[in-house]
Parts: sequence; structure tokens; C-alpha cells
Amino acid sequence: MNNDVEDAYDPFGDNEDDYTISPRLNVHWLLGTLGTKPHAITKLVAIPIMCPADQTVATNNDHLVQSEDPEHPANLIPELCRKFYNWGWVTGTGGGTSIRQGDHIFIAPSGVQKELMQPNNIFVLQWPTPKYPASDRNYIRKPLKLNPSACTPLFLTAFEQGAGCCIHTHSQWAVLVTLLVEREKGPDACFEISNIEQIKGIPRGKGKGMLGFFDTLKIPIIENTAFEEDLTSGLKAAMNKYPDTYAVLVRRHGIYVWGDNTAKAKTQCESLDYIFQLAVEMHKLGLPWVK
Ligand SMILES: CSCCC(=O)C(=O)COP(=O)(O)O
Ligand SMILES: [Zn+2]
Repeated sequence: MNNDVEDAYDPFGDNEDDYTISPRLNVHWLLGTLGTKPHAITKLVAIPIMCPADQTVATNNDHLVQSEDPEHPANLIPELCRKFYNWGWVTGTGGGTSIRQGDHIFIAPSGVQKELMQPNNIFVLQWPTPKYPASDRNYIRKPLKLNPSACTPLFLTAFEQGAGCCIHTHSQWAVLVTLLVEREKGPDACFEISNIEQIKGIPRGKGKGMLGFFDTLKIPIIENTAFEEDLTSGLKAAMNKYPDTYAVLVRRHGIYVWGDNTAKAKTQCESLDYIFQLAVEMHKLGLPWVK
């Protein structure tokens, strides 16, 4: 990537080498690690610098987002977002992706061009973490002058369900089906479609295999809110009402799709987007979605 693109992405002049986290969280993290991973002591004891109470702690957990492995979440999230941008899923800073790897959650920054993200722009949360209040979330790696995605509580809700990855898109096909369903079936209706081969790309429910050609795929739709964070209760309610769903549409906004791992979340999101585009075209031709 040339410097122009990096400058355009990083208007704050973010220092890649340091960042701040709360003293309380840092002490907790250090003691926990000392107690369980003696081989890590030298590295970790050398890193944190404690400040007086109520001040921030300068530390350096950059190793959490530095890896040569292209499958490492800190490399994978930027790579996936570049693809998603080209597919019209995360344009104009909207949408995003989060991945859980073991007891770490990797989260993108808020309000940035997602397709230009770099591994050093990624936040890391210790999992499990309190979801609310937001100030209680256990960030153990936090880039300077960037805020974590507003989608964070929604991603955490998917991880609470056992997801390994959650993708949020602003796909126009997803938005269009929410409008068509509302007009044709009312505000409480789900998106439903059957007898389409790509339905086989969507799970029937956790541990229940995949939907079959003759099954009816149902995706719940929730109403949009003024702020992304405020979608969380609607997402949770839809998950409770449809415990087998791996996706929730958001009217006039987009969709959240999750999967047991990153590959499943991505392929499920691709299958759904294909189905939504097909559904819009079918509707234009006067073809019914359910046979
Ligand atoms: C024009 S994007 C509006 C915010 C939004 O809907 C979204 O998905 C992006 O949130 P983030 O905080 O991750 O930038
Ligand atoms: Zn959004």
C-alpha cells in the first residue's frame, strides 16, 4: 500500500507502536497471565508500564495483531473487508466483520474505510467480556485515536450464541428485500424463500445440517434504529424468537450474518446475498418466492 492511501485512511496519524488501556484491565490481564503461562512472563513483565490510579497505562500488545499467518484474524479481517468492499457490502465505511479466536475477539475501528484497514488498526477484546456498559469491555489491544466499531455489541451478541465470526453488510439486495417484505407481507413478516438450490448453503440450525432444496429459508427482519448499537436488543430478540437462524436482516440498513467459523460466516453471507439478489429479480418478474 502506498503512503497516500495510508495517510488517507489514517487521518489521526495513529502511532502503530503504542496505545492505551485501563489500569484495572491491564492489572487483571498481567496477573492472570503470570499465574497460568510462566513462559510468557519475560515478555509480558517487560511490556506494561503502570501509571497512577485513574490514569491510563501505556503498553504494547501489538503482538496480538502481528502475524505472518494470513489466516490470523488481524490479517483476515482487512483482507475480507477488501473483498466485501468490492462486493458492495462495506462501502462508505458501513458494515464490518469481527472474528473470535480462542479468548480473543478481533474488532475493526469505527467510521473508517473498511477496505483500507491494516492489521495494526484492529482492536482486541479479552473474551468473555461484559457487553454493557461499553466502558467495561475488556480491550487488551486498542489503537490510538480510533474507536471500536459501533457494531461491537451486536458482534458480541453473535459470539454469545457460539459464533466464531460475524459479518455485517449494507448490501443493497438485503436492504431491498426488507422493503419488499414490508410492502408485500407487513412489518412483522420474515423474508421467506423455497425451491432455490443456494438455500442448501444455509444451516438448518446448530448441529442440524443444512437446509434442503424443498425447505423454506426464513430470515427475521428487525427495524432499524438511529444508532447501530441500539440494534442489539432487537437482534437478541430475533435470535430468541428464531433460535435456528444464522442471520438477521435490518430494515433499510443491511444484515448481520454469523457462522461457527469465518469460512462458514462468509459462505453463508455469500449464499444469502445471492438469494436476496435473486429474490429481487424474481419479484420484478412477478415470480413468487415460495412455491
Ligand atoms: C455509513 S455507515 C453508518 C454506521 C453503520 O451502519 C455501520 O455499519 C458502520 O459502523 P462502524 O462503527 O463499524 O463504522
Ligand atoms: Zn451498519
